[in-house]
Amino acid sequence: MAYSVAVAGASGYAGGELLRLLAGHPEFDVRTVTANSNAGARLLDVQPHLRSLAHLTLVETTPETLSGHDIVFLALPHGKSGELTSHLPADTLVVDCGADHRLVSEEDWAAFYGGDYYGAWAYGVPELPLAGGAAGQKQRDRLVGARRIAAPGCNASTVSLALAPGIRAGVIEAADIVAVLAVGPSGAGKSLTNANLASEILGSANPYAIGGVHRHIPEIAQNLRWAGAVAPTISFTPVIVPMSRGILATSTARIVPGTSAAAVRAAWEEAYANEPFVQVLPAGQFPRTADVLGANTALIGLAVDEAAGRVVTVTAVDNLAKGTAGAAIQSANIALGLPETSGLSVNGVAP
Ligand SMILES: NC(=O)C1=CN([C@@H]2O[C@H](COP(=O)(O)OP(=O)(O)OC[C@H]3O[C@@H](n4cnc5c(N)ncnc54)[C@H](OP(=O)(O)O)[C@@H]3O)[C@@H](O)[C@H]2O)C=CC1
Ligand SMILES: CC(=O)N[C@@H](CCC(=O)OP(=O)(O)O)C(=O)O
Repeated sequence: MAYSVAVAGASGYAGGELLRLLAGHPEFDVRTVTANSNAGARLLDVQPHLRSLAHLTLVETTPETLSGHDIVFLALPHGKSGELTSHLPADTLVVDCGADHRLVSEEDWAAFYGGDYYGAWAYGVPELPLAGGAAGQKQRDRLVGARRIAAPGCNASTVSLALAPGIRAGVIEAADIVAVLAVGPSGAGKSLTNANLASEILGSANPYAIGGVHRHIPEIAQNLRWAGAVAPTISFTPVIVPMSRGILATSTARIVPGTSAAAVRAAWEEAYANEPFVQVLPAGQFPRTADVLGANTALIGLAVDEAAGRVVTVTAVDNLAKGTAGAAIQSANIALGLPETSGLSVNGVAP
């Protein structure tokens, strides 16, 4: 029996990637696609790459259009899911790609987002450590049977996956974490702003949200606290570069004095040894964003900088795949007891 699925925000980038992946999922059947300004349009007129979904028409995003499905994926602007979801049955699996339900701290929500706070849901990065869990326990344990799931911020999950193993193993310090990210403009969504005009982006690298103000900082801190960090401090600087998709995050932290380079590497290799979608590259190898495009894969390269006393991680993720839609589908698979890899591929597209 196929699960019936609705996707809200289906005219956007995250919604489009959800639909591309859902179209290849053996257990999921997309019945309803919703939008805002594009409601009434044929899906194919707005998302012409989704050829197998030509029969679908975008409808308005309301509790009525979203009700009656087994699963609802929300890919809406921040602040839109809380009120909407309160009208959906409690036994409907709702996976929100926005930020509305990621943060457990209302103060963090107020400081970085603002507006009504609707509370935290189970967090959709299965490979991260479970808060208060025993060694080896991960967030996926909290997703089993869940009916409300918060998919991650793409930059937040990338940096968190990069550093959580070292925190959990006690080989790096949580103070003085520094992350600098090259990111593609699709992370900002489809709506046009002057900053994202091709003429502003092509041939340039454009930093933004500098100096401790980026909304993903509290989400990373939350993930690292769940991994065992006490009072993590994170300097986070994203830079938009001319590639449509992708994140390349260089995340560094101080190594706990006296820790051997072998122990540092072992922490990462052990953390992800059995993870299909998070892979640690052999010593001396580092990923490129091109290696993960379209894939539900995070690739992590790792070096110990002995002179600086720091671990340097370089992590590549497709912001729309493992960074959003892939993570959302992976979490839904776990919630429903399906194989975690259903409908998802570790393989990217090249060139
Ligand atoms: N892009 C990314 O890499 C990532 C995105 N996300 C999150 O996913 C969500 C969607 O992002 P993204 O796809 O990039 O954004 P887009 O701007 O590309 O798409 C936004 C979607 O929401 C719809 N929408 C806009 N305003 C409203 C409204 N008032 N009520 C209902 N629907 C509305 C749009 O409909 P229409 O076009 O018809 O107006 C469109 O379908 C956001 O919460 C984002 O933060 C999370 C991780 C990464
Ligand atoms: C280029 C760009 O603007 N990227 C976005 C990434 C957004 C994301 O990960 O999603 P959420 O907005 O759901 O957290 C940013 O840095 O805010």
